[in-house]
Amino acid sequence: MTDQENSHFRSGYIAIVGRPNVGKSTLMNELIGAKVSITSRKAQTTRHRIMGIQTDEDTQFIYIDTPGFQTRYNNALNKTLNKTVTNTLTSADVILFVVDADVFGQADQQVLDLIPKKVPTILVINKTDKVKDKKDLMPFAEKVSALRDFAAIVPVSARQRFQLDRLENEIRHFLPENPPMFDPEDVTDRSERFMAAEIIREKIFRYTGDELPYTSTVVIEQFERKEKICRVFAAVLVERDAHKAMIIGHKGEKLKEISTEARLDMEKMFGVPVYLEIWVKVKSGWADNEAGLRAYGYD
Ligand SMILES: Nc1nc2c(ncn2[C@@H]2O[C@H](COP(=O)(O)OP(=O)(O)OP(=O)(O)O)[C@@H](O)[C@H]2O)c(=O)[nH]1
Repeated sequence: MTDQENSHFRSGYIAIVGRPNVGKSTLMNELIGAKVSITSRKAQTTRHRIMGIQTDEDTQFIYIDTPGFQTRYNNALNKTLNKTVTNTLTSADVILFVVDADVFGQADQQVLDLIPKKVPTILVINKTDKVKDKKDLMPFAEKVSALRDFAAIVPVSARQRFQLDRLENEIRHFLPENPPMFDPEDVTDRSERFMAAEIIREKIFRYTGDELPYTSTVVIEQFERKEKICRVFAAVLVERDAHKAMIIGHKGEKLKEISTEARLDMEKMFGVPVYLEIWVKVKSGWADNEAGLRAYGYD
């Protein structure tokens, strides 16, 4: 693989939200279904429940669940903003807001209200197969699109796989240029590696919050699982020196806290002591550095 190709690889997180019954699960399954799809049971214990991953030659799509929306929908809506939901959504690279092609009601509006404005959101109008005359979709699309500045509007039929390729193309635009975060081939039996990245990501998010642009990426460079210990070497790739400084903090204090918390979570989850090293690297260099590329699995 050449540097040129590497630098165009994209990988990121996609949250699918919408009121019950609009077809989120069907859409998810169709998006990842026929292709490489992995769902990790362990993943469900964390903030970013990963529902599935699909990797093709130039993109890794990581679909994440937003528990508040999916399972405790009513509670989440009745309460003030559910922090978990917001955090999950805010840390997504792109959000798919799914609606049913012929209905937009109060419940849809409430979900929309919970979507942070700063995250690009694609309006996905599902079940278009139910609409006989496609012209009827126009006024509906206009009505809903007036409610928010959507990054794109894509009518689909999840069931019939109509326009899913187009949807994927739209999603891809909003995923950052990153090396793949998860190895598509061994992610099922190495879900711990997978979770290690998630845990670190979550801690960074918690400790840096809104300060840090969502362009940082956690890459697990080495993961050694032994019977009595687990060694994890992670790199946090950021865009700028300033971002690096935000994560490291004064005299390295922030990174220390991030590392300690991440390590404790991993120990709890993996059931063994964990040795964790986290390095923060400015990403602009990774694509043209051969040694760096090898570290991310590009030979
Ligand atoms: N006609 C039609 N029906 C669809 C389409 N996509 C999903 N459905 C149907 O809509 C119903 C709800 O689909 P789900 O995928 O379970 O919806 P969901 O949004 O995940 O629902 P919750 O899990 O309750 O949040 C099912 O009966 C699906 O078969 C579509 O593109 N066209």
